[in-house]
Amino acid sequence: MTEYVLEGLNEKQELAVTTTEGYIRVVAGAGSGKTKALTNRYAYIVENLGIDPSNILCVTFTNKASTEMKKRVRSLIGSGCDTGLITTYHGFCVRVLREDIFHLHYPKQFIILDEEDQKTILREIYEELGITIRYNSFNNMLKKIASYKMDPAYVRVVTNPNSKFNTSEEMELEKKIMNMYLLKQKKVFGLDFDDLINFTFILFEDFGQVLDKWQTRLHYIQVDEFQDSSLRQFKLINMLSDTNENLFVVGDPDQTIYEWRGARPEYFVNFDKAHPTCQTIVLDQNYRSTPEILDVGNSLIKKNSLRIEKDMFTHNQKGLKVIHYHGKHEEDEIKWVTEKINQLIEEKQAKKSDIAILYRASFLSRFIEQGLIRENIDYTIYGGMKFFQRKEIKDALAYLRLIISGDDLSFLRVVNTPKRNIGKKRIQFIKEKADRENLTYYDTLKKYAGDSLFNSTKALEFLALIEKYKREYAKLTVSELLQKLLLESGYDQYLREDGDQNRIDNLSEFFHSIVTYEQSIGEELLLDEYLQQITLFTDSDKEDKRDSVKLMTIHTAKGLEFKYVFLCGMTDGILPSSRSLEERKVAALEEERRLTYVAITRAEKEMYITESEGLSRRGSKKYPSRFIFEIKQNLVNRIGMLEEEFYQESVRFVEGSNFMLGTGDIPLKESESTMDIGTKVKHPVFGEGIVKEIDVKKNTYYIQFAGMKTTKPINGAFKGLKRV
Ligand SMILES: Nc1ncnc2c1ncn2[C@@H]1O[C@H](COP(=O)(O)OP(=O)(O)OP(=O)(O)O)[C@@H](O)[C@H]1O
Repeated sequence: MTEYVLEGLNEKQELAVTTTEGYIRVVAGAGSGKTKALTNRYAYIVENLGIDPSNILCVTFTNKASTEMKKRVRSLIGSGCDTGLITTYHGFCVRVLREDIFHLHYPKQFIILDEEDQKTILREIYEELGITIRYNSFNNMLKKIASYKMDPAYVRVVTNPNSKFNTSEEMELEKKIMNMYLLKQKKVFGLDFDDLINFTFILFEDFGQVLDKWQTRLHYIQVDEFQDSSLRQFKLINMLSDTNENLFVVGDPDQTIYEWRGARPEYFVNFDKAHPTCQTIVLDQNYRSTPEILDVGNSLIKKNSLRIEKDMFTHNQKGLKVIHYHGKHEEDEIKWVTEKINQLIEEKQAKKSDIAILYRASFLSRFIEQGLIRENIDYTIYGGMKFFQRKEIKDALAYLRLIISGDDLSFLRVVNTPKRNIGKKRIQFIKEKADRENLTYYDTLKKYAGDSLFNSTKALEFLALIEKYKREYAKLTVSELLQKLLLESGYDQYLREDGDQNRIDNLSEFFHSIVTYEQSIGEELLLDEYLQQITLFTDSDKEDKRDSVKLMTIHTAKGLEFKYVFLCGMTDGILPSSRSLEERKVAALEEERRLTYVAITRAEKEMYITESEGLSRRGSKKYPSRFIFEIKQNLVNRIGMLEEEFYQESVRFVEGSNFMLGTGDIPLKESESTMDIGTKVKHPVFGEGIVKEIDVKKNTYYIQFAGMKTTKPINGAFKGLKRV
């Protein structure tokens, strides 16, 4: 028995760690240590049950989470173990496909297409069809493609060597684009993120022996953030756990923030019905926040109806009340925030990196950044431009990919970068020949490089370089190969001439990350495997090691914690987002409330909510978020002038926007606290009474005064009404 894996766990965490057999659901509230429970359970299964890591699948929602979990597992059970199955859904699918995609007539070196690659394919199709984005933007078209792929049956058509794709003249344009897209994808053996799941799904459905192999292999399955699983992910996990029936799912329905892109929290909520033998363990002790912050979170999330009831508690020390700052305008708001930040640094010796500024939509970073720059406060934006989607990184990756797969996308990216005089006309020539002769663009160039058309180009040098490393790459490490390729192709020189220091820094950071990766896996890193892994990492940004304030959207902040949190730009219409409300009505209102809950529960010591008056981007007047008033008013300290008239306007604004405030508290103006049903009150004329009913819509209390037969309707904003 290895005791250290249970050290420092509370009773319920220990129960979660040691309950290894059967179906188990852990409802883990914010900051309750679910990462700790998951990692220690993994270590417990390895150390105390003697199970090999290759038999344990641990699925996380993001790459960041899987990296963190691997690190923690290694620190518990040593670095020698293979933690390859601690991975995301997509990472797991890549693993399955590398082993078994040959059943679908695809090579194991299939390439993974990120959004940029998908757009490159669309660009080509638009060019060929002579249409522009006036027909439909790439983003919209990609959405259509994604919704077409909701049904994985298309995989059977795409992978059938005998199937023909109809792209004839007379067919409907959208369908034609779709078919051309699938065809081009197939030509490069490219799988986008949806395909990864769908191909795996079809592989399991159509090839019983493959499913059987993985079912037998995976004795234990753990899934983190289960509330954010989509239907396909849910089905996949159910399929996989069907033989050994050891499935452990962890989640928090209150933190579901991805319903808008397919998350289905009901699978978690109804997990016990799907698996009647399921045990449920609730982790309700919060280790992260002060009781004041936790109370604010609890008080808000209570307004949601779709949830598993749980009240989080904490034994942490008391701290400061949460502050709501109301500014007269945007500059006012950010000025207050920067003053507060300086104060935290000076008076509480806070480091800048202890401070996070969160916001609902990324455009809000503009006014925040301006304020920080004005005050000379260093900051870093997280999750902005994705590191691996930057041009220089994509170029470098394309050189590597060309060596392995010689695919058209990589070819187009680098054949003329740096300039080799292979411009539009020559590319057109290559494309036409390739189509006619059913060759890749690279092979076409190889075939026709001697043609007079290429006389004044550097086509031959380019081919010689790629051919050389096609022969030699297996003898080099990935980092060596990349270094040589970029040097000899002239790409390094091209970047230096371009002179953008950021790009140069990014590229050296990229080298650094490959070297670190090579060292971390401790065995030889294969180029094709690396390329598949790295493409999945498109959502992980470069870590910034400077001491700087962290700026990010609430979505990016999910799963993170910071000592001091500012939630800025908390204007109604932004949070809750009016666009989401228009699209998904009440469901969106609950999701937006959960988003606010996620933001609040990121804070350890102090939490500040700020917003300001003025005009929104659309030119309409800004009002404070309705969520601010849904929080029990005595839990929040309000700073700044929220005048009665303005306050009444905001209430009317929210009422006019169809979606009402939560059904508990009535928003009341500064210094007054909420009156619930049963509250004793005093009226200057009617005397003492008791609140019997509340009409939220009309902002009216119905009060039974002593000696009166019926209740009196008293306006919630009436200043004369006092608590007794
Ligand atoms: N038993 C424990 N004793 C002391 N600290 C703990 C314990 N369990 C967890 N913690 C600490 O509590 C904090 C929150 O844990 P963790 O990040 O795992 O929470 P979480 O459940 O993933 O939160 P969220 O869902 O809100 O992101 C961490 O700082 C962690 O180290």
